[in-house]
Amino acid sequence: MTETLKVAMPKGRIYKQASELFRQAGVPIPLDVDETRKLVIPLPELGMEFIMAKPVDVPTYVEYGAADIGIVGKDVLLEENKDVYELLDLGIARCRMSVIALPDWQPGIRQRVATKYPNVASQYFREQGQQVEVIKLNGSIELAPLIGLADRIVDMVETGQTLRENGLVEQISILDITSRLIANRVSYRMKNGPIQALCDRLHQVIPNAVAPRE
Ligand SMILES: Nc1ncnc2c1ncn2[C@@H]1O[C@H](COP(=O)(O)OP(=O)(O)OP(=O)(O)O)[C@@H](O)[C@H]1O
Ligand SMILES: O=P(O)(O)OC[C@H]1O[C@H](OP(=O)(O)OP(=O)(O)O)[C@H](O)[C@@H]1O
Repeated sequence: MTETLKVAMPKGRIYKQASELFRQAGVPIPLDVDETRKLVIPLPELGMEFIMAKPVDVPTYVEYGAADIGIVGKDVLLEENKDVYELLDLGIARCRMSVIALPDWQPGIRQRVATKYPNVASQYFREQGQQVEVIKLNGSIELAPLIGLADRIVDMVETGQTLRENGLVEQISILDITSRLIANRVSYRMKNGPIQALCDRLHQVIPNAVAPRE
């Protein structure tokens, strides 16, 4: 009898692509899971239990072992910096993290940068030798330069539509982002069989998949 794998699934954008990938990999998530408001979903036929989490909280559930494995964007993984194993680049929810400004931006003496990712942004500007004040926001980041809260922002760009509609320009792309499969360190040892089996299945349906180094 195999042990149940507790999987922290991010609600929202990533779930749609992750559930599709699981299905392609031969893990048939029932369609009603896509629509449910239930937060803990037993899937005994798959040997799994889904925990439907806010994306930013996935690394926390996995670090504490409330979930054995989880799916999370590389952006969140870098920002949260939790003690988890990164097992697989799933190649889904592809986007980039960029520095964005108004077209007439000029470097000033006191620069302010608004972002959902203060740790990643601070590290980037430190490495560039640029002194900036980083302001944490939780959404609608593009508002900040439009209404004078900040000179620039660090945010995700996918299609570029949000930038175009708000008259902003991408100065530089600093990170390519995809979603990753992560694991709790103890679970990875104790439930290695089912975790490895899932990795193998997923690996087969991810084009150019690589197992990232620790
Ligand atoms: N256009 C995009 N904008 C933002 N994130 C994207 C985009 N495309 C893919 N992603 C990826 O999807 C992840 C989750 O995005 P989503 O919008 O579902 O979460 P969120 O904004 O944190 O959630 P919430 O709406 O609950 O605050 C991001 O962490 C990133 O890795
Ligand atoms: O390049 P695009 O395809 O336009 O995608 C990028 C936009 O999508 C995300 O916002 P989201 O919709 O998650 O809303 P939020 O700003 O409230 O986080 C992100 O923060 C950008 O604003």
